[in-house]
Amino acid sequence: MAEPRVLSSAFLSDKGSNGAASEQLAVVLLNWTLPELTPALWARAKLRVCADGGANRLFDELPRMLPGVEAAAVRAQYLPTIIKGDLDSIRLDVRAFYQAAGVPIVDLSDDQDSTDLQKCIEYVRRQAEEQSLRLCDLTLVALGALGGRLDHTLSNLSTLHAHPDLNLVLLGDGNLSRLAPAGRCVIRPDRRLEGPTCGLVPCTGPAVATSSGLRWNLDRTAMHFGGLVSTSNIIEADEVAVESDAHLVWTTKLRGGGGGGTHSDGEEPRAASGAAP
Ligand SMILES: Nc1ncnc2c1ncn2[C@@H]1O[C@H](COP(=O)(O)OP(=O)(O)OP(=O)(O)O)[C@@H](O)[C@H]1O
Ligand SMILES: Cc1ncc(C[n+]2csc(CCO)c2C)c(N)n1
Repeated sequence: MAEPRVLSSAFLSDKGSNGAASEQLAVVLLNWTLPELTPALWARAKLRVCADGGANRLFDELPRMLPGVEAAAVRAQYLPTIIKGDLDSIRLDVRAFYQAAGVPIVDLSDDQDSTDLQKCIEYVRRQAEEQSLRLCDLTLVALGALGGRLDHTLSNLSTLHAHPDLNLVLLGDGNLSRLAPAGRCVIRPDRRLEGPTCGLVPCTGPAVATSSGLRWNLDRTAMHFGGLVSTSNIIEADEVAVESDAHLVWTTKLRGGGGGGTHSDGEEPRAASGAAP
């Protein structure tokens, strides 16, 4: 039987990483509130891509995240590898700043059928191929991908399904979401930063799934939109195993630097009732 796919959150922290030299991180900055984790992830990323208006977020929000350092110095230090998209959202002053700093800015406005995120993922995939980097060694984190406009958020979740072979993670507004691809997978959340609440949601249609490591596990359970989907679940082990006949979206609450979610929303769960929530 094929080995289960491992979905690790080690990329969230230096300490969590297994330190393998082969591990590579790429970040794509999107046009929504960036998580507080952005500077830490940026520092470890080999590729830093701004999707169109994501460049505005970098320009405006990074200086606010690093108080005590002059805004101009932060901007000069945090230069992206490239800015890509249809360039209808990047502000003129921001475009002029990065152009003057020598950042390549690529206009893909001819393509009005794919989103700026999709365009940026294609770029990262091509770079990985050119550098003979194995996809299993690469984690691509889309920052500012959840929350805000629902059509954008749904599109970002849809994009997860277009890249089941890629470790693609969406972060935003205090949430982390990634694909639990059809078949078997072992999820290793960083429980210092993630959970306890989580969900396993079939976005593509009906799924039959089995899990362990959750408070309310699935046992050859049929799920579908409009019927049962596993939300408001709780992570109860360091490893969550999932087997499903269809792709699922795995989603966790992200604390401390995940961006958004500053109010209490039941972080400390009550004692198990044994009944489904
Ligand atoms: N409110 C939002 N919530 C979640 N993601 C967003 C939001 N706004 C933008 N994004 C993401 O940032 C990317 C860049 O957004 P931007 O505003 O620059 O362009 P857009 O023209 O609105 O989007 P696109 O051209 O991709 O349809 C989008 O492709 C999307 O993935
Ligand atoms: C059926 C269909 N629906 C919506 C769009 C619009 N659209 C989707 S991605 C994109 C690019 C945005 O940068 C635009 C305009 C389309 N083309 N086809």
